Amino acid sequence: MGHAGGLLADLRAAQGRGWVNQFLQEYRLNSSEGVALLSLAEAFLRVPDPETADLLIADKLGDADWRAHAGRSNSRLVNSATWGLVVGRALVGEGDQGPLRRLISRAGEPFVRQAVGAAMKMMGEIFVMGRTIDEAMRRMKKPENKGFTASFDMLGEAARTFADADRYFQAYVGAIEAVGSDAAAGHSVSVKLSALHPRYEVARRHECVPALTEMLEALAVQAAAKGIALTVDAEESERLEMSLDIIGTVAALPGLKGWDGFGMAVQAYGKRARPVVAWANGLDRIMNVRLVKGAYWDSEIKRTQVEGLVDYPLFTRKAATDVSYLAVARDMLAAENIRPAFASHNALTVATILEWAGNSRDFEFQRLHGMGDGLYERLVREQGYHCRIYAPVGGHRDLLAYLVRRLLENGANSSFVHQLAGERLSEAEILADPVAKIAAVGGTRHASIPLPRDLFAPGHRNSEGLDLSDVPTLEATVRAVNAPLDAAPVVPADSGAVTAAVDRAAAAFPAWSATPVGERAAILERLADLLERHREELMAICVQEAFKTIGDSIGEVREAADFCRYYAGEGRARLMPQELPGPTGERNTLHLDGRGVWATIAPWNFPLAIFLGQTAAALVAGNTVVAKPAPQTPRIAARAVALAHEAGVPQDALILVPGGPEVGAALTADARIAGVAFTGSTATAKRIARALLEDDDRPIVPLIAETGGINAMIVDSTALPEQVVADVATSAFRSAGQRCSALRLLLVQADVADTVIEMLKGAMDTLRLGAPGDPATDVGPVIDRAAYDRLMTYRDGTRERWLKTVAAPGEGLFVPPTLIRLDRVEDLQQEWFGPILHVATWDAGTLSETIARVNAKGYGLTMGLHSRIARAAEVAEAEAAVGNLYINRSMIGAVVGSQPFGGEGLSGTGPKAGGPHYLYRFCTERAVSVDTTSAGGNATLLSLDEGGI
Ligand SMILES: NC(=O)c1ccc[n+]([C@@H]2O[C@H](COP(=O)([O-])OP(=O)(O)OC[C@H]3O[C@@H](n4cnc5c(N)ncnc54)[C@H](O)[C@@H]3O)[C@@H](O)[C@H]2O)c1
Ligand SMILES: N[C@@H](CCC=O)C(=O)O
Repeated sequence: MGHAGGLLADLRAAQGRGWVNQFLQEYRLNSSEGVALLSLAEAFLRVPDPETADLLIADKLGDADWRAHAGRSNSRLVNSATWGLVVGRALVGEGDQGPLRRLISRAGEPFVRQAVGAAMKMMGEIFVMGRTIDEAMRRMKKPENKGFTASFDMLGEAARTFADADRYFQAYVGAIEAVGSDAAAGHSVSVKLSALHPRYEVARRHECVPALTEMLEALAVQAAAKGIALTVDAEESERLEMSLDIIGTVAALPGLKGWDGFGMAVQAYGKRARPVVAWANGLDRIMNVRLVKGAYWDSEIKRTQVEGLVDYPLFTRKAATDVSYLAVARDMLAAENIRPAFASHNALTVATILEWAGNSRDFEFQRLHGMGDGLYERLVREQGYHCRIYAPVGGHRDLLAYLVRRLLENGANSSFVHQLAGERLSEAEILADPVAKIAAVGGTRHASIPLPRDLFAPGHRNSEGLDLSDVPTLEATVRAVNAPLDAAPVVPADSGAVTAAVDRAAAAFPAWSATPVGERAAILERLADLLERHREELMAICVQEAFKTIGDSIGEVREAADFCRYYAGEGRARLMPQELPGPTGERNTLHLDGRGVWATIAPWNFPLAIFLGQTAAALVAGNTVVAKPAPQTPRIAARAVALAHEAGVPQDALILVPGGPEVGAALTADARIAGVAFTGSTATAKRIARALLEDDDRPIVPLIAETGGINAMIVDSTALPEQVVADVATSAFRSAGQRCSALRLLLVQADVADTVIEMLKGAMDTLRLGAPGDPATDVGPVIDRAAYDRLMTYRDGTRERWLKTVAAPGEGLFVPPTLIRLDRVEDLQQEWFGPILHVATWDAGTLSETIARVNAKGYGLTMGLHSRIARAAEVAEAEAAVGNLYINRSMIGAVVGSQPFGGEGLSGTGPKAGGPHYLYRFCTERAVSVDTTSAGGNATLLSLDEGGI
C-alpha cells in the first residue's frame, strides 16, 4: 500500500531526529538494556533511602552492557545519559578493582545516584508531558508540537483510598480550569474513572456507579462551561458495563445538551468493541469516540485464566486486534453521531483510515506523547488533518512507574513503533495485512494462550469459574446462595458409630484397593463434574453454614473440583506398578497400594475443599476413608460425601462421621486406622500425633498434618505502595483473616513505613463488613462465638497499639479488621485466626536478619515479599523457611497443581496438598522380585538377538 509506505518512511526518518527518539533508538524497549532501564525507571524515583537505591541500581544495571552504547548516539544528551549508566554500572557492578570504579568512587557514592537520577529524568520527560498542567501546556507550545492539539490526563495508579480519589478529582478540576483558560487552543482533558473511586467494582456498583456519575457530571459540566472536550478513558472489560452506565447517564443530562465535547475511549482488543460503538452512536448526542488498541491486555488475559472463565473477553492475537480496529474504525466513519478519534501509531492502520475517509477531515488521529513522531507531522502540517497528542501529566515519581508498567505490560516488543526499531523487518513485513495474517491461522486463538479450562492440559481440566462482573450472572448467584437450605440437620456420631464406621471401612478396603487405579480416578473425575453441576447449592451451604463470602465460596467449589481432577491424574500417572532395573533373569516391580482405612479430619475454614482434597487423595491411592468434618460445618461435608457416593465411591469406602474433638479423638484412637490426614491447628495436630503413639502394640502410621502459621510479608522501599496495599488487604482481611495462609505480620522497611501504613489505613476504610451472601461484602462474620470472643479479647487488650480499626455492624459476629503496631518482630507469638494484622518495621540492609527473625518463630507456612530487587527475591527464596513464598503478589489462594500448599516446622509435616508428592504418603510401597529362571533357563537371555552378526 503506497500511502502506508510513505507514512512508514516518514515515521522511520523521524526516529533519528530529536533526543527523545534517539534515546528510544539507542535503548530499544525490546533490548535487555531497554527493559533494564524501564524497570529501573519504574521504581527508582520512589526509593527514598540511598542504601536501597544502590541495591536497585546494582540489580537493574548490573547485567546490561552499557558501555556498548557509550558515545554511539548522535545526541549529546543521550550520550551523557548513557555515561550516567556506564558510571552507575561501574560503581555497582565491577567490584572494588574496576579502574572506572576506582576513578569514580573518588567522586563519592551520591554521584552515581545523581547520574542515574539524570537518566531517569530524561525518561520522565519522554513519557510525561509535564509535571503540572501548566508545564504540559507550555510544552505543547514548542515547535515540535506545532499543529497538534493535546488531551491531557492526570494519569496514575487507580485510587486505593478515598483520599487518593479526591486528590485525582481535584487534579481533573484543576486541569479543566487550566485547559479551559485557553479553550481556543483546542486541547482537551481525559479522565480515568478508576482513579476517582477506590472500589470501582461490579460488586460495589450500587455505591460506586452513582458516586462516579456525580463526579463525572461535575467534570463534564465544568468542561462544557469552559468550552473544552472531556473524554472518559477506557477501563478493563470487567468494568465496561458500569462505565457505559455512567457515560450514558452523563451523556443524557439535559444541562449538557448542545455541548459536543463529551467522549469516551473504546478498546479494539475487546470483543465487544463494535457493539459499544453502535451503543455510543445511538446516544441522543454527538459523542467523541477515541478508538485505541487496548490498555490492559496482559492483565485481562491473566484475570480470565485465574477466574476460570469460559473464554477471553478480548482477542488473543495482536493481528486480530488490528483487524478489529479496522472493523470498528469503518463503523465509526459511517456513524452519524460519532466524531472519530483514531489513536494509533501503526502506519498501515493510518493509511487504511485515510483511504476510507476519502476527502473528509471530519475526524482526528491521536498518538501518545513520546511515540510515533513523524507519522502525523506531514498529515497535520501539510494536508489539514487533525492529530491530538495523548499527554500524561503528573509528577515523574508517580507517573513514570505507571506508564512504564503499562508499556512493559502491553507487549512493547510487538507494538508497531518498536517493531520499526528492529532493522530486520522489511517494509512488506511491517505492513502485512492483518486480515491475511488472521486468515492464515484460520481465525484461531493464539496457541500459547489456551482457554482457561485447558490451562493445565494435558494434565487435569481446570475448574470452571463464574463471571461475577456480568450483572445477570451475579444477580442469579446472589439469589441462589441466599435461598433457604434444606433444613435436615446432620446428627453427630457417637463413639459406637465411629467404631462401626471403621468396621465397615475396613471390610470395604480389599475390594476398593483392588479396584484399578484408573477406575478410582474416573470416579473422582465424575465427582468433580458433580461438584460443578451442584455448584450453586454447594456455594449456598458455604455461605450459610461457614459464612464464606460469595467469592470465597466459588473458590471453595473450584478448589474441591481441582483437587479431585488433579489427584485423579496424579493417580493414573504415579500409582501404576513400575518395572525396576536389575540383573537378567529377574523381574522387579514396585507397587504403590492403599494402606487400609484412613481418617481424614478437616477444619471449618475450607469445609469442602480441604475436607474433600484429603479424602480424594486417600481414596485414589486405594484406601477407604472415615472422614470427620469440623463440627461447625457438617452439612457441606455431608453433601460432598453424598455426591462422592453418587459418583461411584462405594458407600463403605467413604463414611462420614460428623462431630467434634471427641469424635476425632475416638477415630484416631482406633488401632485399625492406617493413616491420618489432618488439617487444623498445631495444638490439635500434636494431640493427634501423641494419640497415634499411645498404644505400644499399634503400628506406627503416617500422619499428614497441615497446621497454622505466623505469616509475614516483607516490604522494601522499591515496592509500589498501591500494589502492596492491595495485596496486604487481600492477604490479611479476605475470608475475615480465617485462612491459615493469611498475613499476620506486615514488616515494612522503616523508610517507607509511614507512606505504606497511611495508604493501608485508607484502604481499610474502603472495606465493607456485612452478610456473606451480599456480593459487596469484603469481610463477613467469624465462624462462631468462641472464635469471636477469643479474637475480641485479644484485640481489646491491644487497644493502645491500634493504628487503625474500622466500624463493624452492631449485630453479628463481626471482628473489625484491625491494624496493630508492634515494636519488634518477636512480639507476635501466636497465630490470631481472624482479621487482625500486626505491623512492624525493619531497617534497610537487614533483609536476611529480618527473614531469620521470622524463621525463628518456628512456623513455616507462607511468607510474602514485595520488592523490585531481584536479589532480594533470591535471598528470600534461599532463606525463608516456609512452604509457600509469594513474591510481589498476595499470599493467599494457592492453586492446585500450581502452588502445592503446606508448611514446615510448626506449620505442618508435608507433603504438600495439590502437589506431585502428596499421593505417595497415602500409599504403602511393595517391591516384588521374581526369579524368572527358577524353573531353569533364562528365556530372555537365550533369545537375545545377535545384533546382525
Ligand atoms: N495448613 C493448612 O493447610 C491449614 C488449612 C486450614 C486451616 N488450618 C489451620 O486450622 C486452624 C483452624 O481450624 P480449626 O479451628 O478447625 O482447627 P482445630 O484444630 O480446632 O480443628 C481441626 C479439626 O480437628 C478436629 N479435632 C479437634 N481436636 C481433635 C482431637 N483431639 N483429635 C482429633 N481431631 C480433633 C476438629 O473437630 C476439627 O475437625 C488454624 O490454626 C489454621 O491455621 C491449616
Ligand atoms: N490453601 C489456602 C489456605 C488453606 C488454609 O486455610 C490458601 O492458599 O489460601
